Amino acid sequence: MASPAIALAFLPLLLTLLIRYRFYFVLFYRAVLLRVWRDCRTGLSREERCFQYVLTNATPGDPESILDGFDSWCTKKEFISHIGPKKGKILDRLLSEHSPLTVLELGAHCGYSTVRIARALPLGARLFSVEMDQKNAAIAEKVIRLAGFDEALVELIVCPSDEVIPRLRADFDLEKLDFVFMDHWKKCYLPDLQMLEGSGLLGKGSMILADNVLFPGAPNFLRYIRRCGLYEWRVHRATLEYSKGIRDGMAELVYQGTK
Ligand SMILES: C[S@@+](CC[C@H](N)C(=O)[O-])C[C@H]1O[C@@H](n2cnc3c(N)ncnc32)[C@H](O)[C@@H]1O
Repeated sequence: MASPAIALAFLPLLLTLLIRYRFYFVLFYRAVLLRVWRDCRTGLSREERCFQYVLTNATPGDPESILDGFDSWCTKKEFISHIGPKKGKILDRLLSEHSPLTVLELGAHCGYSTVRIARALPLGARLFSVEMDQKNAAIAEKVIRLAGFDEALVELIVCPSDEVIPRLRADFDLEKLDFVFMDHWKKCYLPDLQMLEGSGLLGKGSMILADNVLFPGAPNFLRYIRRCGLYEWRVHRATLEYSKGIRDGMAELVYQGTK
C-alpha cells in the first residue's frame, strides 16, 4: 500500500522537472534517440541523410537555397549543431562590418557555416576551413562545391586544428588572420586560441567569434579571455540553434595586440 502513495508523492516533483527541462528532453530526443533510430533504419549517417535532403531541395550554385535546405532539415527532421539561422545572422553582420580577407574556420562539419561565411566574403578573400572528421569533411567538400565556391575561395583542410594551426604560416602562406570562427569541440577553444596567439597570426583588430560558449559551454575559454587582457570582448546572447528555450551565446573577441 505504501509504494503507490510514495510514487504519488513524487509525481509533482517529476512533473516540475519535466516542465522545467522540457527543451533539454526534446533536444535529447532529436539529437540522440531519433538519430540512433534513423541510423539503424536507413543505414546512413545523420550527415548523409541531411545531405541527401539538401541535394533534392536546393539549387546548385545558390548558397541561400543550400542554407535554407539545411535549416529546413534541422528544423523539421533531425538536429545537427550547425550555427543555424539566428546566430548565423550575427555572424553575417560581423563579416559584413569587417570584410575580412583571410578567414579561418575551426569545425566545418557538413559545410553549413563554411557556405554561410564564404557567401559573405569580399572579392579576393580566402577561407581556410578545418575539419578533422573525414566523413564530415567529405560531405562538407561536396556542399561547398555545390554552393559554387572554388578552392581559390574556400580550402577545406582535413586535419585536427592543433596540427593545422602551427603549419598555417609555412604550408598555407598566411601572414595574418582577420577573422577566426571557432565551432569545433569546446575543450579545444582555449588551447587553440593560445596556439593562435603564439603563432603570431593574430594582429591588432583580428576578430575571433566562438560559438556555443554558454551551451554546451566553454568556461575555461571565457575565464581566460576575461583575465588575459589581450581582447576587447562581449558575448552575444542567443538561443541554441534549432531549439527554443536553451540559452546559448557567441563570444566576439577583438585582439588588441600590437602588430
Ligand atoms: C558543431 S560542429 C561544426 C558545425 C559548423 N561550424 C556549422 O555551423 O555548420 C563541430 C565539428 O568540429 C569538428 N571538430 C571538433 N574538434 C575538432 C578539431 N580539434 N579540429 C578540427 N575539427 C574538429 C567535428 O568533427 C565536427 O564536425
